[in-house]
Amino acid sequence: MSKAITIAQAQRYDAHTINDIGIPSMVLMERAALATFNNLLNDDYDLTRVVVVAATGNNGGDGIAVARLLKIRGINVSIYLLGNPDKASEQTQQQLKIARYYQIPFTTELNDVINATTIIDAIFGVGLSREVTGDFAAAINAINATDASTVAIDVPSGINADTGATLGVAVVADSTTTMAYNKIGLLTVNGKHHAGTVHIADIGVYAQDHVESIK
Ligand SMILES: NC(=O)C1=CN([C@@H]2O[C@H](COP(=O)(O)OP(=O)(O)OC[C@H]3O[C@@H](n4cnc5c(N)ncnc54)[C@H](O)[C@@H]3O)[C@@H](O)[C@H]2O)[C@@H](O)CC1
Ligand SMILES: [K+]
Repeated sequence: MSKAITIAQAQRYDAHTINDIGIPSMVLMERAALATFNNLLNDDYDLTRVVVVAATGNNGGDGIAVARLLKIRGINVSIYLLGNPDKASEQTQQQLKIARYYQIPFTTELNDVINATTIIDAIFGVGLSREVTGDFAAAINAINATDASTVAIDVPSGINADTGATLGVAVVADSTTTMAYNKIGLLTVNGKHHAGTVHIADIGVYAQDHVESIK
């Protein structure tokens, strides 16, 4: 799994897996969350106070699922949510509902982000489509100003996964768990600087179906 893909390929492979093969989107999200969670534990981050900074796309849903996996382990975790939850993607709305069931605290204080020992960046992934401004930019600036370790999900938020360019402002992560394949933008100088150590997670999304190997 050493190849790197574009945003369009990532979106096409995801859609094929969900719509043609029939693996539900939530299953992929759970696998993405579990892979991120396992890397978080294996890399030995200080999990004394974890804050997941999530927006309302599917990247945010991955992060909210990670918060639940941490909470079930007894780890002190809270969620800083950006954007309007009523407009969240279907999967992310479901993850928010599950997070409420598990009574994961939501914080609106950037200070809680600043005082975290480890931050999970689940703001934007391959769906980033424009310059980052407003509350999103303020959160990313706060993440970058702390001493906390930062773990990005799929793509460091604010980085264009095709070009590696910073769209306004972007998270500087210690590590990034990226889904299915590396992204070509993360191989650029700027992309590498923002992604840190890249872990590639097998979530069941492939460029080829491998049907021949199971005959
Ligand atoms: N499609 C799938 O089934 C899977 C998706 N996964 C995750 O989902 C991500 C892609 O999810 P999405 O396609 O929902 O995209 P994202 O969650 O990356 O972001 C899209 C959302 O952000 C908004 N947005 C884009 N740029 C913005 C900006 N500059 N300021 C404010 N809002 C902005 C868009 O309007 C949209 O609501 C992947 O990177 C990955 O983390 C994984 O869960 C695996 C499976
Ligand atoms: K991210």
